Amino acid sequence: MNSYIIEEKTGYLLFTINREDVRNAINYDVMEGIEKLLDMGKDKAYKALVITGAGESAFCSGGDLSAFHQLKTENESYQMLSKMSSILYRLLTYPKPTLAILNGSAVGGGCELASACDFRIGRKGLKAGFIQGKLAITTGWGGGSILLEKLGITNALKLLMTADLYDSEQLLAVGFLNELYDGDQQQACQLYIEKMLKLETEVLSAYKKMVVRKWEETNLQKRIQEEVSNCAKLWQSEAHHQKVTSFLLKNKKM
Ligand SMILES: CC[C@H](C(=O)O)C(=O)SCCNC(=O)CCNC(=O)[C@H](O)C(C)(C)COP(=O)(O)OP(=O)(O)OC[C@H]1O[C@@H](n2cnc3c(N)ncnc32)[C@H](O)[C@@H]1OP(=O)(O)O
Repeated sequence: MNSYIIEEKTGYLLFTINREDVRNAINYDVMEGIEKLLDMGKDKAYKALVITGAGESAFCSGGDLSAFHQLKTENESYQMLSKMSSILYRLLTYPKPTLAILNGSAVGGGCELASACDFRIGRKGLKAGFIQGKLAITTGWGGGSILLEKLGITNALKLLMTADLYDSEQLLAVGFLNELYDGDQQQACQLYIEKMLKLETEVLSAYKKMVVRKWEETNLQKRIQEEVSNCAKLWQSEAHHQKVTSFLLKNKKM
C-alpha cells in the first residue's frame, strides 16, 4: 500500500498521508511524497495544495519512531531532520495557498507539518501537541521557528514548552487552528478554499510573496537551520533514546 495518495481535485491537489496503522507517521516515503506534491503543484491547473491524513483517528503522529529510532548520533539524526526541514521550508514558502486538514490527532512533527501550511482547519474533538519536549528533544523540522512566526510568542512558547496535548477549542483559541469542522472533511475543505480558488493564481502568489519576503528579511531559514542543529544535538542524548525505546516497547515494536 502506498504511504501517500495525491489526488487531482478541481483547482487543487489533495495529499493524504496513507499510513493509518501507524497514525500517519512520516517516514522517508512520505517525505518523498510531499516533494512530489510540491513539484506537481507548480502546474497552473492547481491554485492550492491541501494536506490531510487517512482515516478518522490521526492527521499525523510525527516522525516514524520505528524508522528513526535507528538514528543514534547527532550526524545521523541531522541528515533526516535537515531533509524534512528543507521540505517544510519549501511548503512554508510555496507560492500558492496551502491548507492542512487535521482530520484527527497531530503530534510532534505532525504539528510541524501542519504549521508549515498557511491554514489549518481541524475536526472538532481532535487533540494536538508539540510533544517533542516529552521525548527530550525540541522540534527538529522547523516547526518551532515557524510557530513563533505564526502565533504570538507567548502562545507559541506555551505549546512548545508544555509539550502537552490540547483540544480543538484550545487550539482554536491560541490561533493554531483557524477553523473547526464537524462531519464531512471534503465539504469543510471546499468551503474553506472555494473563495481563494476563484482568484487568479498570480494574485494568490503575490500575497504569499509578501509574507515570504518578511521571512527572508528576518532570516527565518537560518533560524530553522539552527533549530535543526540544536535538535540533532539533543537527539543523541540518553534521555531521548530511553523515551523512544519505552514508547516502542509499550507498543511491542522492539
Ligand atoms: C522532529 C520531529 C520528531 C521526529 O521524530 O523527528 C517527532 O515527530 S518526535 C514525535 C514522534 N511522535 C510521537 O512520539 C508520537 C507517538 N504516538 C503517540 O503518541 C500516539 O500513537 C498518538 C497520540 C499519535 C495516537 O495514540 P492512539 O492511542 O490513538 O494510538 P496508539 O498509540 O495505540 O498507536 C497506534 C499504532 O500506531 C503506532 N504509532 C503511533 N505513532 C507512531 C509513530 N510516531 N511512529 C511509529 N509508530 C507509531 C503505534 O506504535 C501503534 O502501533 P501498533 O502496532 O498498533 O501497536
